[in-house]
Amino acid sequence: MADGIAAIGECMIELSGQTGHTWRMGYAGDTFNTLWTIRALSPSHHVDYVTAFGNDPFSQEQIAFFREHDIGVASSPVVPGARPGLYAIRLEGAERSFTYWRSDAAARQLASNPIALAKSLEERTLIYFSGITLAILDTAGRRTLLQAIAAARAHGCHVAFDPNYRPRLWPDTATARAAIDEGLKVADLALPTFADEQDLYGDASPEATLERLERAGVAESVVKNGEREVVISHYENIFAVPATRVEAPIDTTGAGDAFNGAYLSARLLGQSPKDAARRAHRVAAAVVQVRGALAPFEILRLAFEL
Ligand SMILES: O=C(O)C(=O)C[C@H](O)[C@H](O)COP(=O)(O)O
Repeated sequence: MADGIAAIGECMIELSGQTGHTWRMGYAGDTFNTLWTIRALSPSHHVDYVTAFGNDPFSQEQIAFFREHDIGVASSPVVPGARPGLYAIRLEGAERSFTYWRSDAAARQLASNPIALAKSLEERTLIYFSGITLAILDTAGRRTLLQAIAAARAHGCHVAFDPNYRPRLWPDTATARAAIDEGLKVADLALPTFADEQDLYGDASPEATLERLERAGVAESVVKNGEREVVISHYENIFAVPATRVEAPIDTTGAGDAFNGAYLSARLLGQSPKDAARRAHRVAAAVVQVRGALAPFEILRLAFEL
């Protein structure tokens, strides 16, 4: 599928919107959240989520949910006896914190069948993955994944990467840094969040992050910084694009992921990095006004002005 887009990673069961002991169940995971936004905003493209599933009812319901929203699963394996991971969102005001139950999730096996993985990534126009995708794999799995992405890229596919550093998922910072540096080597476009880069690399400013990514050979980088402006470098041109102000955010979960999805969708439509960032800010602003990581397609489309 030459117009196909693939995102690779883990989609968990999500618990959000707590009222007492009652929670709302949904699905989310950084790369899935981005693909969801792309699905909403790039209707002419075929999209697949590349992962591994269990054979339990929760995995089956998850696949059905994807299908309902026209999201395919390519050649993602089904692992007997495995099941999806789970996370819960707690809010302090609108600021989110996550608790995870994911250490034995099926998605950890997404690279255990190299042939299936390579097939899932064949003939793509865009592949998207993140530092979380790398963090859930063991060393051999990471190697398999990066080789498969590099092979797809050698056939002309564009690769976008969000380093999305989650300290809890890594044994130590040196391992995280080494793996994320490898991720950057196969990326045409990087979409990091400044706070993560500051944590992991000690960058002094978003501009310092841009410079480091340029030195790493990434052609286009967008550094997100919460409700502040993003800074962009595109073949050595630098821009800043102010964020859309939100008076009363409800839940900031998934804002960065939605930004990435909208930015990529606008770039696929041939828009400039600056215009893409303006639209992406509006979409991120819409996502912080809903609970959980995924906003309904209509809300995303309205914000994007599709
Ligand atoms: O942490 C993980 O592993 C997840 O994938 C859960 C969340 O859905 C995303 O992390 C949300 O990401 P933000 O856009 O940074 O709010």
